[in-house]
Amino acid sequence: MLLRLLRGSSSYTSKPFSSPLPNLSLLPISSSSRTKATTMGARTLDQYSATRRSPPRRRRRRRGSIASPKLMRNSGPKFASVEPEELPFDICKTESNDSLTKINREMIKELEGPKNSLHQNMHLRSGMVLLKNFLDHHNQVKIIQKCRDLGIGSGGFYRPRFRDGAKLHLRMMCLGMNWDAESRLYQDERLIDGAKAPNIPQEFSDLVDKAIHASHDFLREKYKNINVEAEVPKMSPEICIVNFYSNYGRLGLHQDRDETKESLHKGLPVVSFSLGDSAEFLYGTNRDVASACKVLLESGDVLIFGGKSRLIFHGVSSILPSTAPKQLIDEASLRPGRLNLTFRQYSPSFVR
Ligand SMILES: O=C(O)CCC(=O)C(=O)O
Ligand SMILES: [Fe+2]
Repeated sequence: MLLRLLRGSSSYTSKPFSSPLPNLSLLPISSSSRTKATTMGARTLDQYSATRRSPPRRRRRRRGSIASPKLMRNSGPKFASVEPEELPFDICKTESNDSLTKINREMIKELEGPKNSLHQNMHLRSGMVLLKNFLDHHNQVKIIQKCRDLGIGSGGFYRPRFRDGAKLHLRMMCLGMNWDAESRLYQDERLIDGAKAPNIPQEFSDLVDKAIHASHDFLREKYKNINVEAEVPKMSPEICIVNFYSNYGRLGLHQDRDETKESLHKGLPVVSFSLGDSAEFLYGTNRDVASACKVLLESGDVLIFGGKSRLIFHGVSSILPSTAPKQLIDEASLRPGRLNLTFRQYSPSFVR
């Protein structure tokens, strides 16, 4: 109910970043683009971490250390118990109230009228570019189907939780490497069941490449003498965290800072794909929801944050039900909710 009230009153586009390049800077966020999302109530990752028990004594590599990936192997992990009814989690399972969802979606589309087909890419701030509708329908269907297949297999979707018992409000699966929400470590085998992360499909990595090039083209077009590689460095994905949010899903403000120090220092970007229902995405220079900027991420959008924005605080305050493109749901049978993939490069030495 609270979330609904929040949605009703907000405008979804933060002020796009438009300063001349030499003045590009991370700080501060203009007050005109502030959101009033103070009632979000989502706990942040760090708030969760603050209450969790200390990690097991077994030595593991922290995200951010520079040890060789070979050292990551766990010897004899203890597996936490899993709620059996949650596994496997099928993101394409149709639900019993599916017809109601379809009616909702159709009503919303009618109220909205024809969609503006212009691609309004945005330079949100230094290092942060939003490519609107970058993933076409065909690619979106392929990504959903691939995530669905991987998600029901070994290493597939599960509901991450912290040691104090608090669960994240989403389902997660990792590709390339496993990231553990409890310890914030990258590991070969995940704690919950010892599964290895499936590989990142080549088609996904190719799309990440294309998105980075598209962000460069967009920036070159917008600014004359811009050094696009400094603004948004190139990146070869080693890790993909796939999140599925139901209509009630959310993610508190946090930084993605568990990759190596070198990767963070070089500003190697996080590249984020959004599919399905739209999300209200918050970002800002600190963990303060009240002063965060807000932007709407719709199905097919690709958000890139690297360079000076690599350590931006970000999170998802709400999912907007029944906003996914009808054709996508019809063809891919995605459950009500949103699929998000964030790609990162663990270490700059990685070559694909
Ligand atoms: O769902 C999103 O848009 C953001 C996901 C995210 O920040 C993460 O997985 O670290
Ligand atoms: Fe993140």
